[in-house]
Amino acid sequence: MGLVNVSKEGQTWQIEQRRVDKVINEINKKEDQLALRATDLKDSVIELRETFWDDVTVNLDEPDDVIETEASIKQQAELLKQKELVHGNIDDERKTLKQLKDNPYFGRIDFKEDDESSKEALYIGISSLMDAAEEDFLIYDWRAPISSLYYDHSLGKGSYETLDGEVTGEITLKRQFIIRNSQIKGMFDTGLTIGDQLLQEALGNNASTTMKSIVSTIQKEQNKIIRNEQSKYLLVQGVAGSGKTSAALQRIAYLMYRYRKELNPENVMLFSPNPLFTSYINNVLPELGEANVKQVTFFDYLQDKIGNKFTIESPFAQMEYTLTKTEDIHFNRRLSNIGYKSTLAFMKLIDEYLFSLLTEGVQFKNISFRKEVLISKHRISEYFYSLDKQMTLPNRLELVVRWLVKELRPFQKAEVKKDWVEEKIELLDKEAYVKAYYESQKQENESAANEELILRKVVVAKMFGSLKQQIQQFAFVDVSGTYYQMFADWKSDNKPEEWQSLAKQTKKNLEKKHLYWEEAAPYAYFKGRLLGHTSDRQVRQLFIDEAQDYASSQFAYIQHMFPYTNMTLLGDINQAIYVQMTKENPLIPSLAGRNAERITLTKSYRSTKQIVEFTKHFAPGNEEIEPFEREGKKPRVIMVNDNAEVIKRINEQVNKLTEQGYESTAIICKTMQESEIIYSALKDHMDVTLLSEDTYSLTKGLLIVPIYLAKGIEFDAVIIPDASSEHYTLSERSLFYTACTRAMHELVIINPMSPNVFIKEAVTSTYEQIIR
Ligand SMILES: Nc1ncnc2c1ncn2[C@@H]1O[C@H](COP(=O)(O)OP(=O)(O)OP(=O)(O)O)[C@@H](O)[C@H]1O
Repeated sequence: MGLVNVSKEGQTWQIEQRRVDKVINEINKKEDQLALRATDLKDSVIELRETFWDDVTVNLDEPDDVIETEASIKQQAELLKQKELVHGNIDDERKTLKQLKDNPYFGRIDFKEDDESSKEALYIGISSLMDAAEEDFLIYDWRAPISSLYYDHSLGKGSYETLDGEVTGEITLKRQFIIRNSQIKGMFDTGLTIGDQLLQEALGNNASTTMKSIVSTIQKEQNKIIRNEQSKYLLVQGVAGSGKTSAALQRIAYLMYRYRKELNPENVMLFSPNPLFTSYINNVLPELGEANVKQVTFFDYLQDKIGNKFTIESPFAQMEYTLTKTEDIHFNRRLSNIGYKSTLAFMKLIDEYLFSLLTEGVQFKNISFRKEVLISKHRISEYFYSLDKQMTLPNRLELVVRWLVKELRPFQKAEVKKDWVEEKIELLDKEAYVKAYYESQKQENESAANEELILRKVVVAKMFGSLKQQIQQFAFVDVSGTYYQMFADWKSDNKPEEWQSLAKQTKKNLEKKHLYWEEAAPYAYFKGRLLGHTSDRQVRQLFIDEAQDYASSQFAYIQHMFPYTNMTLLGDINQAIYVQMTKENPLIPSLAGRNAERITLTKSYRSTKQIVEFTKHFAPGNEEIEPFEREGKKPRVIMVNDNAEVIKRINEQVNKLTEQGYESTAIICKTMQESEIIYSALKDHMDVTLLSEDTYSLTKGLLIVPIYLAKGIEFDAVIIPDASSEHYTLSERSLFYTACTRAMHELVIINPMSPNVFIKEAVTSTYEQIIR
């Protein structure tokens, strides 16, 4: 069944436009009502603030009166808070209405339930809207159970799930709208599930610097991901451009709607691959009428857990090293370090070491005050190991904290009499002096006669206060020293063969307070198990995009940190660009585990059919890859004789692409090193931007970017400046594949000398070869 473009001149168009007008009219009325409520509320908040103290009974004579006064203040404050909250909700509602006014809905289906005699026309938009009587839905939220009909079915029999069971019936009409500025711009009747025109249009547009919401064209298989509610772990393996990120964002919006009473933005977190990606997707949720959720890179998350005493290598620096420093004398050692520390075997070894620490080995630091050791590390260790051996390490440390605080008391008392305190008192400025004095009086209830003693106590208490605070934060535990010991004296039969050389490098790094990327998650895990984790209970839904880039040890850490959290992992094994990532990846079916459900997406929407047909032949995995039927030019493979010609060809191709109206072209290089070389060669001739790890937002125009930073992002056209066999070796298949699949409309590959093995694998009819 095909697609019918509803004619602008016809009656249907007019009827639908009249309905749009009616809905807009309703929105206008609701806006007016809300504006009125907002003004009333604002006035009453102002008044409440002004008269706040009038309604509070202040009486501090007797303890009972104080309690009453406190209660009275609390009550007033609560009232104010509630009003402000309602005001915030009104604001949100007004924002949504404004969005609806521009584009009230994008779909309609006529559905006749099996038990009903008449059909109902359902209009679907980003948020629901009731009529004035609050009886009928003028618009259904796309996330309502009934809206599933629109995404999952074509004309004929259809059904949707509700809490009370399945509702079945017949779909007699399915219509798509493009409405902008309250005017219908396009209208299509379709018999297919939403493939077709609207999707063609959406995909045919130029790439934008921010991701778009796909709400009006969600595909059936994507809808399954979005609405999945059963699985604790939802694993999505989807080929490049299959809409994983898009579906993830729609899913966030869906869950926030479905569990709107329980789920706030703080309860949802997304690990994104880099800051550029974070800004790239930032507008999708607001477009859907939802607030943004917590977004963080895994690097930042680890940095936060490890603390700023360590520098941590970024994943990109690790990548750059493995790609460019193959001549380094320690290169192989580094590779085996990455290999081993990425495994679960290493995490198990850490567990074994932690177990041994129950009987000996935890390192401590002296507790000193003004350069004098008050409590030595040996005493702390003695106390620690005198505690019940059955207790966990963190529980024992809690007891040590209490013991230390008690032990400090006599020292604090003794310090009060020392000479240095006098100097400190003299240094107090007048204001601090008075404050300290009154504070001390309040606390001690002593007479002013003993003024000096009081001030002495105050000064010492303040300094000991910060000491105690450090103790409470376990500053007396030498975490890195204890970790170091694992690589120094500790004995185990389960160490890998290459342990000696790995240990040497690890110790060197720890001495410099530096952690390689592969070491960061294991170290954070160790630190947490030793000191006690503050596991992230607040996060109820965790989303991990580009999940193929996480090592097993990193996943183990994440699972450990979020034991009660539901997770959605999205990735593509074909794009596993980090050396350590192929083994034990949870996206691989056999590793999915009991609580997990795995969904595969095989259709690629980003690139034209021609690009997908070309790239799928050298895709690393065995996954099926199906193109969406969108026509374009065949990829161009330009053979050149020498490097000097490369720059000339880039110039020529960029001009060609710009002439065709493409707004974003990326020259995608294998490494930052290569990106910098190309950038220096081009920057004086053309307007070009080099993206780096620290780039926080995407711009249009001509960009140069290493592959690992272009992950998850797309461009109108992609130029690969050096696809020679010397530059891309067999092991770099995923890198090359990832680079090619960033292109939406055009792909240009330049080959100085011989083409790489992947191009040779592609069917020759799928690309155009240009020999100079
Ligand atoms: N249902 C859809 N309707 C409209 N556009 C879609 C749909 N699904 C995907 N797209 C578009 O396809 C492109 C790729 O989507 P997305 O970036 O979400 O894919 P991905 O699987 O995360 O890709 P990759 O793994 O290659 O980074 C985007 O431009 C997105 O808007």
